[in-house]
Amino acid sequence: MTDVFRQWREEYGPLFSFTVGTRKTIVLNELDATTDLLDKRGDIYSSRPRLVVAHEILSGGMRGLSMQYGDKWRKWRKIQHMGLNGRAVLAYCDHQTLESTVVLRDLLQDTGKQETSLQRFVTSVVLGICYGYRVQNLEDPMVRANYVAAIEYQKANLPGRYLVETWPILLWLPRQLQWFRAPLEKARAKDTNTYTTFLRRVKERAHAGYSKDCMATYTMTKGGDQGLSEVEVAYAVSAPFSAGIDTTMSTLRWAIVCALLNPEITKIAQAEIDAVVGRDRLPTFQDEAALPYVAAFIKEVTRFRPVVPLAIPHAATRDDTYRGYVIRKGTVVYGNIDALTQDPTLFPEPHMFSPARFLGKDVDPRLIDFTIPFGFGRRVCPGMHVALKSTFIVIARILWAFDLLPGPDGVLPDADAFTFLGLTRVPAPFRFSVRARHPDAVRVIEEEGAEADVRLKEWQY
Ligand code: HEM
Repeated sequence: MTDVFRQWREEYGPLFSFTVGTRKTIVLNELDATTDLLDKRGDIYSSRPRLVVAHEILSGGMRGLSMQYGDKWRKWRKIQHMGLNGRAVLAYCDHQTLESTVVLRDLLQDTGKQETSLQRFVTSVVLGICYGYRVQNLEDPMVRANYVAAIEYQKANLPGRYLVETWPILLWLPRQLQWFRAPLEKARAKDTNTYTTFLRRVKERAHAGYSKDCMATYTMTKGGDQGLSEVEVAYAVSAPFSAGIDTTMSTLRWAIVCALLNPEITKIAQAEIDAVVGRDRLPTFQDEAALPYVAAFIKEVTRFRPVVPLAIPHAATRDDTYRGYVIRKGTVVYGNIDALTQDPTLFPEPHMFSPARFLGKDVDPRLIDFTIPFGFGRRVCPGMHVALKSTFIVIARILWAFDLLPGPDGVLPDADAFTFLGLTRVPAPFRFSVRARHPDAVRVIEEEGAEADVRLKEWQY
């Protein structure tokens, strides 16, 4: 769809609309219009389009990502905020730091499982946030159960798969005649069991005197559950799993692609890291503020190849007018991240990978807090702080330790080759290899790796 939208933008201008069946859709391809509607008129444009199958039947209306705007969503969102706001995420830095050390050791040992190692890192960080739980390998039953649920949700969202999505009138049939319903309800029962089991496990451990700061424990204290039922809380606490894994993983992959394709830029980042960190230890979060070029590198990765290029569509909850357009209640509104991040008036030469565009005194004030890749207004990604922290610690450490090289076939990745995992744009599979930049890197990774093995036991149960 990104390509079609790009073509229509060229033909019809920065704001265009189309209708499918009875549903009108508007696409915003310009930052000012996106800010005017999705941010400034957030009281109107913060809902989601109706999803009969994925949201109502499969999820019993409990997945906040696709929830309509209103009180129930506000309570769900408060749980995300409690666990993921800028201060709360500091509690996860220790876990992220230790897990990233394990990634470096995996890369150093060159087990040929770079992807698996990064995927385990991202998954462990997310389950640490949800349940204070460490993932040692991706075969973990807790991980598998969560993946099954996330994939079912993605499949239920595939356009054209269910007639009832286009014809919700079919819900008026007697339940036993709704042929599509039974497998979805079976899957829902399984998901509900998965999520409540995880939540109860955390409760049992907390009562036994053992708990890590995580979203599950936050909901157990100070009225954190806000009167929601156990099942609703269990769904809310599980939300980072479906929203936070593919997105962060894809960002890390694109960062590696950008580093491989731009060796001169990578060297500038490495020189900055060397000057601040030296050779006797790995970079830490304490170094973050002293590494502006690395921060700009990461921002530029999220701009150059935003991983959720069309964001998640919003929907209007009442009639409105804008620049002569009449926008009816129920209209679907896309903030086209892909178009905004490639807009040459905001980003000159947008096809160039250039971290420097985020540095210096002359940066456009609209880009100082650059959050476009994380969506808009009241629905902006609540996980952005944690996603950026995960990306920082892994990328800063990889650049400190290694020179990145093409894989054994000598082929560099292609920045224009990608596929989609649900809503997430991921680079086409590519291979890379690493070479330690100095002997100290090997020593430090081994020493800090041994320490991490011991410390990470705190998150295992
Ligand atoms: C680089 C990684 C990530 C990117 C680029 C990203 C991007 C996005 C975008 C574009 C949206 C839609 C915003 C809108 O509707 O306007 C979104 C929503 C969301 N994201 Fe992220 N995300 C990332 C990582 C994460 C992580 C790590 C978590 C959780 C730990 C997370 C949790 C969520 C949730 C729960 C929503 C739904 C919010 C709502 O509907 O109110 N995301 N994200």
